[in-house]
Amino acid sequence: MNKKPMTLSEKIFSKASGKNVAAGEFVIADIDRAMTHDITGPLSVKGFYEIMEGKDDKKVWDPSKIVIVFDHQVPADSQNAAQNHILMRKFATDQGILNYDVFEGVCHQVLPEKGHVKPGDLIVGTDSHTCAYGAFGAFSTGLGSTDMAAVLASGKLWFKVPETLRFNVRGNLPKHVCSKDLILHLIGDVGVEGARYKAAEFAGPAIQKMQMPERMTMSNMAIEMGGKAGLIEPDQVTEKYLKERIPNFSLDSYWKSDADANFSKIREYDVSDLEPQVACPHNVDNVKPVSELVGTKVNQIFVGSCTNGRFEDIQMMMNAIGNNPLAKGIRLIVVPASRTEYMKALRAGYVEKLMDIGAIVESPCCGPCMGGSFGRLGDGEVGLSTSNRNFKGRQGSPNSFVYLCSPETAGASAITGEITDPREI
Ligand SMILES: CC(C)[C@H](C(=O)O)[C@@H](O)C(=O)O
Ligand code: SF4
Repeated sequence: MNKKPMTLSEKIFSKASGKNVAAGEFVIADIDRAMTHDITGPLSVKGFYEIMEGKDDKKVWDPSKIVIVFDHQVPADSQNAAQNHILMRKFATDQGILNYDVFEGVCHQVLPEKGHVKPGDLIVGTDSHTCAYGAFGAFSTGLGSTDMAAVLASGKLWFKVPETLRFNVRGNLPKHVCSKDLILHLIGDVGVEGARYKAAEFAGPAIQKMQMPERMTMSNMAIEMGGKAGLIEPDQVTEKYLKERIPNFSLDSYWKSDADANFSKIREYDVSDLEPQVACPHNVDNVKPVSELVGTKVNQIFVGSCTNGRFEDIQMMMNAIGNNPLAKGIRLIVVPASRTEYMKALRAGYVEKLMDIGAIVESPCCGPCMGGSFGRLGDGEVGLSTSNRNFKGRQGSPNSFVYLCSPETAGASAITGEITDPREI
């Protein structure tokens, strides 16, 4: 198609805008997939009908390219949430849009799981962690509800093609260290603005060795370094995942950055000696090795969210817990990221085991990740969480403290009641 070396982002924006473009250029791009959910959807719908005012045909641009997911306030945790659900259900029915209703799972798990994400796609969603789909080689980014209104009406949006900040990662992750530790380490290194308006690209042998759940954790948190997207070059691992979900899917090897593409910067890492990492209150880039935090007393542990709520995450936590009881007084809340992931945990016997030791497994939703309808922290309480944000008040009281960690660190800490190095268990 072109001779000039390009980054993956430049290739995707070239396809989406119908001409070869480079970082820094402004484009009007065709959207391949738009996602909205129960919290940000209602304002998008309102904006859409405002745009459509006076028109006879008040139809979205292409219902087959839009997906709605109910996840943030499910089951409805207030009258207001129930009303939002009614509004969004009606919109979906009127427009013929696929709507994943309450209990299906968190949007960023549901979209890939149900085959709505493909390499080379340009995807937008009214949620900041929409960058998660970059794990499949899609350029995927969050936007506001009113921008989404324009997308619903036209299927197009303007962008400035972002530069690419590439993270080349080599080495083998040590035992008990996983992709969550790596992404926390990278965020700690570059800071919350380190990739601002850039496409972060995670590459190299250490990334290629990761399975899709681990890659999804990486891309999910690109926004926490300010990234517009968090891309990973698709390969056989991606292909296998997508073949199981998209009829006749085959991987097009074009969707990767050319080796001599113009990266804004390439950062080199070796993970061979990486320790488990923890992000301390109240910023995601306040990252320390777990050894510096060992002994910090914890009141509540949350394992879930679109970052680390998959079966593999629950499995890592369970392995760390082993046959031990929970520490006295600790509250362990597990929320699988989707119904499918919940079923896997159920079949593996984890749900029963967790209930036996005094933990609780809730139905799939965002839940405590954003201080939702349950699991909020009180004044002075300390929460340990496998989610992606620890801002002041994020999970309850502004006087509480949230530490972010891997599922294994969460599991190890659940049996001691304090932040614990999973390598010591
Ligand atoms: C509610 C929604 C707008 C928000 C987001 O955009 O990220 C939420 O998902 C979050 O994680 O804080
Ligand atoms: S699980 Fe948390 S981070 Fe993910 S979409 Fe829900 S609120 Fe946002």
